[in-house]
Amino acid sequence: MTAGEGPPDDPLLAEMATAVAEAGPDFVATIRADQDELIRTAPESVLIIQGGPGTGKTDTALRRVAWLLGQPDLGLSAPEVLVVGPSYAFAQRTRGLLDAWGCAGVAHSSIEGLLPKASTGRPEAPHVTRLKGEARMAGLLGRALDKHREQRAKVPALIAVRGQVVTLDPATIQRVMTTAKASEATPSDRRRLLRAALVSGTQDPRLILEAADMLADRLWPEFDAPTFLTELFGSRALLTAAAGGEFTDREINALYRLDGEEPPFGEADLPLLDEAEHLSGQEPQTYAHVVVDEAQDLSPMQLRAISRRSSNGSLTVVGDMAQSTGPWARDDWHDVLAHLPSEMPHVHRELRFGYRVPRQIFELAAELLPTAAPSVQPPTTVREGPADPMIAPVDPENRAGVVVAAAADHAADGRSVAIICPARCREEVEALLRAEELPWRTAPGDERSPAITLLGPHEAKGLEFDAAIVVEPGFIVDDDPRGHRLLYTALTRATGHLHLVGAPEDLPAGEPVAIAAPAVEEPPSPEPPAPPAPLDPQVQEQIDMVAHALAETLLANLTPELWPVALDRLIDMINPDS
Ligand SMILES: Nc1ncnc2c1ncn2[C@@H]1O[C@H](COP(=O)(O)OP(=O)(O)OP(=O)(O)O)[C@@H](O)[C@H]1O
Repeated sequence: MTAGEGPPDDPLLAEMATAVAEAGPDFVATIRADQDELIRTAPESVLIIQGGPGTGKTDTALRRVAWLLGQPDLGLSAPEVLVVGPSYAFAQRTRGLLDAWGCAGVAHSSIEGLLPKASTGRPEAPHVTRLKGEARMAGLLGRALDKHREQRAKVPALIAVRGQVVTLDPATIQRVMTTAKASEATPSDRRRLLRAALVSGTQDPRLILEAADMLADRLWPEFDAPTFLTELFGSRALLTAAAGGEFTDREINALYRLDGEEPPFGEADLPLLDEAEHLSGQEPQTYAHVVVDEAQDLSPMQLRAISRRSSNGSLTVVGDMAQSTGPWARDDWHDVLAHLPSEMPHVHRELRFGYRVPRQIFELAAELLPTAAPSVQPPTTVREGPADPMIAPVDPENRAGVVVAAAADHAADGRSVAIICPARCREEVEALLRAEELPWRTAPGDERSPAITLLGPHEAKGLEFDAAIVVEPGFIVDDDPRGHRLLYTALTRATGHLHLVGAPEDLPAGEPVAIAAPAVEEPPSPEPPAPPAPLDPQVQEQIDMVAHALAETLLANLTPELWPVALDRLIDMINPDS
């Protein structure tokens, strides 16, 4: 909304405006009516925010958090809110924003950071990763755990202690187990019950006490999810018994692995460990409101893990189907929401105005949409950029040189710059960055700082930089089943400058541009875009007259970055259907 359009006496917005005026652009003054409606959505709902890259989905979701925290009647405190994103870098970004708005104390985490800690890094075939992400894995784990418990609950007839055999009376032990269960005895009470029962019928109490403790460990073992999962995946027999007719032999083979292989787990195992802990009664911390960003990519098992952290089903779910990639790439929201069950009503909204990506860059990225996501409408960009995208056809041998030179130039001008690079070219770029002794890093902390960040296409999701250098777009497309979407995401990270560096045949047609010297910043043009077809000269004259009057009003009253927003607002005002 333009200044003054929002609820004028909202103390939270006023407070946010002050905080941000100190920190950067006055975004509160430019919150649009559609964003504002979402920010103020009642907490008793599942709010789904869909929208193209840079339409303010993340910002809007976070402002919803700030708004919820500012409602005294809700009594919501910051530690009761969780924001989950795709990466550690993303979590740092959301934390930075909410902290700056005076909302410190909210929990921010990557999806991985939320799950049990385990030694990961095990390479896994894509079909195994996909299988492990399916919701039916929860059933398999549940059945496996039942069998695991049945096995443990079998009372042995004897137990060996320091080379001596102690004979047990199964009926007595069964009685102890029944009493312990009925009285919900604590672990130490259960031990006491067992010791008392065994000691009463023996001559060597010390031996029997030791036997009782060993038996207690066996009957009521402390559940350890990594051990449970390792045993399950290491046994075809256990897997088959737990499959419950829901998995084919081929799938059981895909899950089976030789015990003892290092590292023991892959990324897709983490949600399974979380599910196993839940099934065994170990519950994670829960939150009264949960924001899930970039939700379009999450597996059903990851979504279940997130859902478990919501105490009441109050959620904000954020994403863009046109950017959905990876093993769980999807085309609609139903599959996501099915795994985030909530009694609360769904409010589904789309944001349509692109704030991050300037028109010149978005026009290039939008060319991918018919292939990447044919049903998706591109957002309307509200900004002109400082320069057209720079297209640099290169041979493989000078590729890294061109990329690093462009990055160095942007960094020298104080811009944050991302080099978005497919795995195949990463080594050569890293080597040159090191050789040139440039300051660079692999994951951004504050991505607004003027350092160079080297990222894979997947890692760039949700992040934003002043400049982006996208290396070998053809490789990005070829290396992923949803490569066009991945490239679309990569091309839409920049607020100002975009470079495409790669093989000539993989670059858009057009005049190649020397990229060693980035274009000089130009102030955005106040003129509206030219009409597509030639118009009647009289109509054209009228248009020019109106444009002239508007240009004068804009020049006299607003700073340049607010002109597109004011024009949007004007269109909203005169078009009641928008
Ligand atoms: N109303 C607004 N006025 C001015 N800037 C805005 C507005 N809404 C969002 N922005 C800015 O637009 C940029 C992109 O916003 P954000 O990161 O929330 O987009 P997104 O939709 O989550 O993007 P992505 O799909 O790439 O994750 C941010 O710099 C944000 O501050």
